Amino acid sequence: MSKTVVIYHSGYGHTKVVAEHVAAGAGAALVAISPEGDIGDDDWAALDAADAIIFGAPTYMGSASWQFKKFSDATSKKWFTREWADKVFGGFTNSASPSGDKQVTLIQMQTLASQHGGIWVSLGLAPTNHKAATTADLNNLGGSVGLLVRSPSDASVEEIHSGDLASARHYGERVAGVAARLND
Ligand SMILES: Cc1cc2nc3c(=O)[nH]c(=O)nc-3n(C[C@H](O)[C@H](O)[C@H](O)COP(=O)(O)O)c2cc1C
Repeated sequence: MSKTVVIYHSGYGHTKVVAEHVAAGAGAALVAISPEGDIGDDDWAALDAADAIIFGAPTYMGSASWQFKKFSDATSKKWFTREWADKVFGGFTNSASPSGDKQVTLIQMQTLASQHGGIWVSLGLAPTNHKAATTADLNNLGGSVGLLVRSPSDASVEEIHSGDLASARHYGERVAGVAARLND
């Protein structure tokens, strides 16, 4: 069975809930980036051993949180040695607005994966965008590069839309499934 790690930052808990759903779908281990933007030695070892790595961060001011960016820059040590080349990668972001410039964060993650020589996995769900669509539908935000989630600015962590959380589980399963096909 392939090994998948979901590595994420969450300032206020919403992205953490999404990460848990992605990890549940993938059968993945979870690694949280600290409020200081750091992870431990065991976490680095888990990432090195993973077949698939899924990045997660909230979108703050139009890109990933600075803690995720600090982690990204720290992965340059892996880049130097090509340690993560040919791993499978995916990414997700969560923010308050339907768009909210989430796409910038996903492209940031896709670029990071590509710098490492990774194999990026798209969301793999058609958008649900007809008149009767609701937030309970899969991919109601219409993403394609990776997973998009919306947490309205006044929503508690318990109020993330059911369609987004179902999409999160689907995406985790998809990324882990691709890794399994390539590695098992
Ligand atoms: C500093 C900051 C900047 C933010 N910038 C954006 C943004 O650019 N677009 C957006 O849609 N939401 C933005 N938000 C809202 C957050 O993305 C949203 O509250 C998200 O659920 C936070 O996730 P977290 O609880 O995991 O930290 C911002 C929030 C903060 C605190």
